[in-house]
Parts: sequence; structure tokens; C-alpha cells
Amino acid sequence: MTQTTALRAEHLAYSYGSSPVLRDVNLVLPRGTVTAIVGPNGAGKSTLLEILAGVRRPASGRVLGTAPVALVVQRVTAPDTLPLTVADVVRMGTWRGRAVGAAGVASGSGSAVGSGSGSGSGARPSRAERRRVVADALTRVDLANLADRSFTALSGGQRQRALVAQAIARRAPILLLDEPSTGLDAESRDRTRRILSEEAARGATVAVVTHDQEAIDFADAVVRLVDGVRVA
Ligand SMILES: Nc1ncnc2c1ncn2[C@@H]1O[C@H](COP(=O)(O)OP(=O)(O)OP(=O)(O)O)[C@@H](O)[C@H]1O
Repeated sequence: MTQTTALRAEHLAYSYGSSPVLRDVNLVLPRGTVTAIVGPNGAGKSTLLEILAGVRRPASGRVLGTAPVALVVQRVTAPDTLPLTVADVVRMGTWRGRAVGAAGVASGSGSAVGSGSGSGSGARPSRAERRRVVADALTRVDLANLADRSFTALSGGQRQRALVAQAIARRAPILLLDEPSTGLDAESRDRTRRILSEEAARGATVAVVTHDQEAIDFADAVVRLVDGVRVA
């Protein structure tokens, strides 16, 4: 690992049962950059992201990098009975320690909402500081006006933005996002791209699985998977 490398994956392989989905994947995520992870449906992008985040263990190969990771998962669903406001969900990003997000808002990949394998570095923030961080994150994703609304009452695109806000609030050195722009309108997609660039500018290392061509054009680097093999 060099000083400029936040995370390095070496010779990753993974199978679901007997079906191989990743084969000998190598990649480096440089500090302070945005990397787009692209490829056709089923290429193994989400699986790769989960392995990079440490929520899935590779069959072989390894991931080097010790910084805490914030993971934004895809296809968020939530039980209707979940008594959380939008602000509560974002506030979860400010919690310290592991197993953040185990509050029962499930994603399509079975993880809890905004599962993070850690949180941002530094001393425990004060209550006032946490309030500021939550308000700032809500404003950045343009959900400040819905802060007190029930999370389950949000549309799919609004939920997606709330989870991006939760990840921002985590202030993790590494930010991994699985299709954060899916279902977002053009303005929200544009805002999401801007947020990711701003996070990289503050020194975060960002990797984003995306089919959004503008996000791909916007990225500093592109990792392309086809049938579980890195081709670019
Ligand atoms: N839990 C699972 N059990 C079995 N097979 C799975 C599971 N999750 C994913 N797969 C299979 O693994 C392959 C890679 O899936 P993955 O979700 O990583 O692809 P992806 O590139 O993220 O696709 P998409 O662009 O559609 O989100 C696919 O063929 C998928 O059907």
C-alpha cells in the first residue's frame, strides 16, 4: 500500500454456489478520487463492492486497506412499521462503532440500511456537532424539508438520497455506493455526482457502481467488469 492508495484488491474471486461471479479481479482505489465500477447486469459489480466493503468475504484473494468504509446499498426496502424519520436514518450515520445501520431497514442485497463497516475517524462528536452534520447532509441531498417525515413514506429516489446523506454523515475515509442514482431524476443525479466529487475533494476515496453515463464521464477512473472479469 502506498500513501496514495486507500484500498487495494488483489486476485479476488467469488462464487455463489458453483457459479463463479468474480475471477482474479485486481484494483486500486486512490485516495481522494472517484472510481466508477461499470459493466452489464450480472457482471459482478455489487458482489465486488460488498467484498471491498468487507461485508462479503472473497473465496480467494484479499482486500488491503484499514480505513473505515461507508457502504450505500442498492434497492432499499423498509418495513412499513419502521418508526424512523428521515433525520433518524441520516443520524445513524453519526453513530460510532461497527454494525451501524442494524435497525431493520433492509436493502435488496439483504444488508441493513446504509450498512457501514465502521464510521468516520476522530473523536466522538458532540450532540450539537452531530445535529449540524445531519442538517448539512440533509441539505446536500435536498431533503431538509422532509427531515421529519417517516422514512417509509419516502419515494424510492428519496430513500436513495437519504442513504447517501447517511453515508455523508458517516464521514468515512472510504465511501462505496451501489447505484446511488438509480431511480433519481436528472437534477438529483447531477446533485449526487457533485456530492461524490465534493467528498473526494475533502480527501475521501469514493467508488460507485453506476450505469449513469454522466457519472462515468465524471469519474477519475473506471473499472469495467464483464462476466466477473475486469476488462478495463
Ligand atoms: N445471493 C445470490 N445468490 C446467487 N446468485 C447471486 C446472488 N447475488 C448475485 N448473484 C448472481 O451473481 C452474478 C453477479 O451479481 P451482481 O449483483 O454482483 O451483479 P451486478 O453487476 O451488480 O448486476 P446489476 O448491474 O444487475 O446490479 C449474477 O449472475 C447474479 O445473478
